[in-house]
Amino acid sequence: MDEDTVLAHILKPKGMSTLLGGELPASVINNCKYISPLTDEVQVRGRNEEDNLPSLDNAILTALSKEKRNVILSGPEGSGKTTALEKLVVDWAKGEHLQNFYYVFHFRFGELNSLYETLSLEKLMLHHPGHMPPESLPLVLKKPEDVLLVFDEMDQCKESLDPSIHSLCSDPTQATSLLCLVASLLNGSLLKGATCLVATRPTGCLNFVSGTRVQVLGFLKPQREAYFNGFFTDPAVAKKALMHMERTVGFYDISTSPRFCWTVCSIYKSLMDAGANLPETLSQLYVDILIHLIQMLSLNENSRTELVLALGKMASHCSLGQHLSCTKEEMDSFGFQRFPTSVSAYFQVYGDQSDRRVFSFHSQMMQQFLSAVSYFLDKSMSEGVEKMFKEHKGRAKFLYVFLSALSEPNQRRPLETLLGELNPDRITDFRCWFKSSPEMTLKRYYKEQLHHCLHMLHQAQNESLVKDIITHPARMNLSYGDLSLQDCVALNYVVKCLREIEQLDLRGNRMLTKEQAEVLAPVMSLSHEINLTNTSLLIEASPHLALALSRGITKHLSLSHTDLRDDNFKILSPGLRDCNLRGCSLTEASCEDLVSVLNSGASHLCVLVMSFNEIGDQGLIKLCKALHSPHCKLQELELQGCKLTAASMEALSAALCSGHSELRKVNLMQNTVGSSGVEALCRALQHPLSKLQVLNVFDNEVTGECCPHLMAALMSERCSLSELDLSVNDLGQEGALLLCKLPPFTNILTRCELTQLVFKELGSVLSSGASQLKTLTVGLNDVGDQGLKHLWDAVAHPHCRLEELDVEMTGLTDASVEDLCAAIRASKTLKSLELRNNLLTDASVPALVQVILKYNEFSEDVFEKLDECDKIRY
Ligand SMILES: Nc1ncnc2c1ncn2[C@@H]1O[C@H](COP(=O)(O)OP(=O)(O)OP(=O)(O)O)[C@@H](O)[C@H]1O
Repeated sequence: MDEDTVLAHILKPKGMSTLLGGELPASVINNCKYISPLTDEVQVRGRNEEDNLPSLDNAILTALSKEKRNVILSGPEGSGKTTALEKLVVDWAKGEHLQNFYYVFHFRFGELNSLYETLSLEKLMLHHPGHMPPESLPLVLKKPEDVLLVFDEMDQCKESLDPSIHSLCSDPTQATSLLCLVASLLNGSLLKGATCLVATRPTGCLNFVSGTRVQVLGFLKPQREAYFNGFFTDPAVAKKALMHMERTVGFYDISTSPRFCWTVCSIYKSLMDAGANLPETLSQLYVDILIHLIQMLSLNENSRTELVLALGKMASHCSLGQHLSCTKEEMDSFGFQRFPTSVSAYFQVYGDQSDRRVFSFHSQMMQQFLSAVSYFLDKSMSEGVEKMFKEHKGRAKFLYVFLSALSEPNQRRPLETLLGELNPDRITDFRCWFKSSPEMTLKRYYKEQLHHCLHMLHQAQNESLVKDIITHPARMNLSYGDLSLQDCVALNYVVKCLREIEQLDLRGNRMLTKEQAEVLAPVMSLSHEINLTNTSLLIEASPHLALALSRGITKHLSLSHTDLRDDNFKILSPGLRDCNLRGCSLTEASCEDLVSVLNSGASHLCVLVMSFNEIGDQGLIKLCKALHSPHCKLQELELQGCKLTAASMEALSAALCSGHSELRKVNLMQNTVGSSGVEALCRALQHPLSKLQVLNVFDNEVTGECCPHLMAALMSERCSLSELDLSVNDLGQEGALLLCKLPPFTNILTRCELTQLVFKELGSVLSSGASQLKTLTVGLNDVGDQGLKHLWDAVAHPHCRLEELDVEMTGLTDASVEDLCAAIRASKTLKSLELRNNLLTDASVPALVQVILKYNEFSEDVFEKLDECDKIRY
């Protein structure tokens, strides 16, 4: 077998190029149109890393240079496997690579399968056209390591190649089934030492075969661009066509298929030549393709309809039975006898002998489109669209969207002019189902179904249908994390029809890529709220989000835990709205950007959460500069866990007193501002220009030292504070005693090591008549029943105004229950009492239930009923 024979065999055109099948690989190679597809590694790395991606050719060559037995090439239909293998063999024959192999055999499994029932390795090598002279055979068998066997179309084998279910052979002269022969070669029992390179669509048949696996991805945008430039001679036309494809179908997985690119280019060319509009959706594209194919045949309307119905029957047969191909007999049963010459446009045909031929759709997408058209074309009574969907469940993702498109008069009209009117009953039936089914889907918030519904609406291209189906509650939240690019396109269409939505919820989206952000930009600007929590926002995506924010209606943006970082924040900052930036890996550097936003005069930023970003004192000092600006509208600032100390509190205090600060609420939880920090803030608290109402210094190493200053500040007439959280600070008895005397503002003193004496003081202040205090939180102070007794007495006192009391984990036992119940009964104001995590036992429950029910003003009769109810145990 010499190189020239191989070249002549491979490069000899077999069959002809067709719209759906593609340009023949031999012609692609001969005419130097070959563009190396990509391997799927990009999927793992992320679509934005398209530079320096591994090409399929390199990946195969690398795998062959390492692997001494099997290399398995796997990729979807039309992804370029056959073409890549043929190119590889041609290049070998030309001496360009793989010269360590002296013999290379290239087989198509589908073709072999239709030719032979049984055969031996010898026969395979000698009798297959274009291969080897008999005298070379002993040499081949003697030096198997010089041999590369290439098997394409392995998906055509109907059974698994699991070696345990075949009786493997080792004798090259032994005739056996083709499947067993290939399994023996792959397993190494036959021609041990030879290398096998096999290609298959993703089927399970090669699951048990060991070897290096290479995934074929096909063409991404740069390869598509090269392809279009090669297809259209005029670069301007190529550009126009490519841009149209990218906008209308470039987001579907199928657009990575070189075969699909060929089909799209071919149909665009024919439409452009005819001066017609290019299709706007996937469904419209397939309508144009089918029209083109039908018009190529000179058939009358009846025959066209018959042909499409036959195609539909075959499509359903393949989809329902999960068959990749059909026999001649099956084809006849679908009604193809009448159209012997028309089928090559739709199918790949394997085998020369007519009775052993098998037929397989070139394109699964076309197969589903034909199922949809023939469903509506069928004039018989339908058994209901639901039944059909049940039968096809999980196997025909695009059937629904094609049906949805074809149910629209505008979209099906071009087909009806060729095939006659589609069945109106079936269309109405589908429409009813479509209108009722999304309602349920949307109510239940099933992500996949919701996305599916969006796709159907996108394909239908009917604005009023969108408004009918997506009614008000659904508009609240139309999205869930992990959107594919095509989900983004569908969502974009639907939201544009609706004009606005409450929330764009992209929580947990693994990452928001540049492409997604570009598509979603209009949705973002039409959303009142955007939630990107826990999403990884790629830096290339930020300009789109920034632009959407600055142009749109968004009022609130959540970016918490997005690992945003300073560089990304810089891009986003100009359009910033009320924003949650919790845990975004921001530093002091971002504060500079924030200052320019807040000072810009155009800023609408009123609420800002910067918690768990290590901005430090220097960051806050910078931020405080903005608070001096009359343009700054900031009212709420959350700075939990930002590594702040007393060093920045002076600046904050000065800003609060500046007269321009609108700040009402500052949360400094879990920093280390200490007593000196609080002392600095006290100056602001009593300043007439400070508007601060809520201050949280939870867990800030505050001690009793600052309590006299706090006392003075809070006693001041100018103090506007109404809520102060001093929890998880060791204030000491003296400090706490001082604070207990404070006038009315919400008091939060959780885990402050408060003593019984402090509780006694608290009790007397509450019952003194001077205290207007409504909320008191003193949880996690282990004062026990004796300490709590002071509070119960106060609660029972007619002067006490408490409405909410939290005594979680204070050492409360059953011994207190009587006093507690008496206090609840006596109080006229108490509405809420938190008793969690105390030492109460079952013994207290009857009394508590009684008092709670009593408190709720149920009558005594209810108690008997409670005893009858198993679910209430007390
Ligand atoms: N690298 C390429 N450069 C240019 N065109 C290509 C390339 N690969 C494939 N094509 C085009 O796509 C068509 C389909 O490709 P090919 O038959 O190689 O795909 P496949 O993965 O083997 O498909 P199937 O799974 O259906 O067998 C080819 O006929 C050709 O027109």
